[in-house]
Amino acid sequence: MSSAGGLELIGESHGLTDMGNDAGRIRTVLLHLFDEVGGKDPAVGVDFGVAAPFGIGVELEHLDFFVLVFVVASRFLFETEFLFGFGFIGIGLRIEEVGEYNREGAELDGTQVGQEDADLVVRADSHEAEPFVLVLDDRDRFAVFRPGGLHHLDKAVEIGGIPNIDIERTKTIACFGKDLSEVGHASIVTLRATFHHSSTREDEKFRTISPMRLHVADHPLIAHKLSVLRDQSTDSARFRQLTEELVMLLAYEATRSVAIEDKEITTPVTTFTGTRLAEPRPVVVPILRAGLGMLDGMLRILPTAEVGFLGMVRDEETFEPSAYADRLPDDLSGRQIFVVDPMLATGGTLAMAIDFLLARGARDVTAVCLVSAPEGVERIEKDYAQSANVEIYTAALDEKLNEKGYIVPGLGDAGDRMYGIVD
Ligand SMILES: O=P(O)(O)OC[C@H]1O[C@H](OP(=O)(O)OP(=O)(O)O)[C@H](O)[C@@H]1O
Ligand SMILES: O=c1cc[nH]c(=O)[nH]1
Repeated sequence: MSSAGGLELIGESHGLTDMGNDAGRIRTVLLHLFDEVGGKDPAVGVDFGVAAPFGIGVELEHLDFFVLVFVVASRFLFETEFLFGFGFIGIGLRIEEVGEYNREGAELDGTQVGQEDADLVVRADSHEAEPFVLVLDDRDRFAVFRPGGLHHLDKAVEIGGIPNIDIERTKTIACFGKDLSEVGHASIVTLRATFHHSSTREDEKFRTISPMRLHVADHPLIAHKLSVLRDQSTDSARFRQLTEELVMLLAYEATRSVAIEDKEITTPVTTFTGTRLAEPRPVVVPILRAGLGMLDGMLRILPTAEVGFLGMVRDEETFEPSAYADRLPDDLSGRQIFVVDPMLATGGTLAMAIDFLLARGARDVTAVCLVSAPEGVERIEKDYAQSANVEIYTAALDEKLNEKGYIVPGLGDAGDRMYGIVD
């Protein structure tokens, strides 16, 4: 969590965005108001709509009982006289975390790209009487403008220089506006987003899959190096070097949530509580062959990581992967895993790798890829939405797969380009 001025960045939202699609719209509905948490007067249903040219998605992180009941109830009872009913359910239960959002909510609804009538839940601080504004940028990160920074709603979008959110790219703004202040303390706000299928590939490539986290790099150095990598005239030696450099840049971001612990150190001046990587150490898993070319870059960033190997190759006709090597630690429970493979095409290889990891107890898997196809990203999201915490960091989300299963525009066969062609 970080904050600047009146803005508090409470996390990244994922999914359900249909950026650039004018047909998308969002309706925000304030369903349930309390005077205070556990309030006595729960049953005021106020429905206000905000139409905007976008779809919206929120990754919701913590699910408490109240919200679960609310979501389930809202699915069946929404817009009926039972509004009073689920107000009642909330009495006596506390909503504690300010600005928390709840991943499970999105999962509960099984929200998918293009799916209609996805329900999203955002919890607002039950003690706040004032409005807030939810802003999403085109990478689906969101920020909530808290009351302190919200004297003028129309000014909210002008705030620049906010860490981690690119206001220039902001496409989505949901204002829980002035009306909200009139009606009192908001306990829960439910966003109901409706999506319209877009017909063009161009639109699809900007979609973020829910609820898996997809991070697409937007750094100019990454774009530059990747362009050279794509160039068919780049030879193997340069290809390997660029791969290593790109991995280091990606790894810097991908390791943002690596577990750390306090460590007492003595500087030449004083003692100081610093940090170090926590035990158990993270595990880096390159998928042979091409993933091997990413290992050194990853280990430069995470030198104390353990390394497990998976060897996989996909059938050129069926695109089905098969595993030919498995040298993973037996027990991966509680370990943070970083799978490295330059290409995420159909997603079959990464899915098989994740299956290997889950079978050994892993639950947190971060894939670091150079080039990804929307088809592969979508598959991973679909397969693991309920079973694992999967994130993907990629230097580029390309347009599509061609009939041979190659990513377009892509860079060709990564293994061949790194190591030469094998029959
Ligand atoms: O998402 P998918 O459709 O499964 O394709 C991606 C896989 O294809 C490539 O490996 P390949 O099978 O060519 O083996 P290699 O690394 O030995 O070249 C790439 O390195 C991935 O592992
Ligand atoms: O484009 C692709 C797809 C799969 N594997 C590759 O190496 N490249």
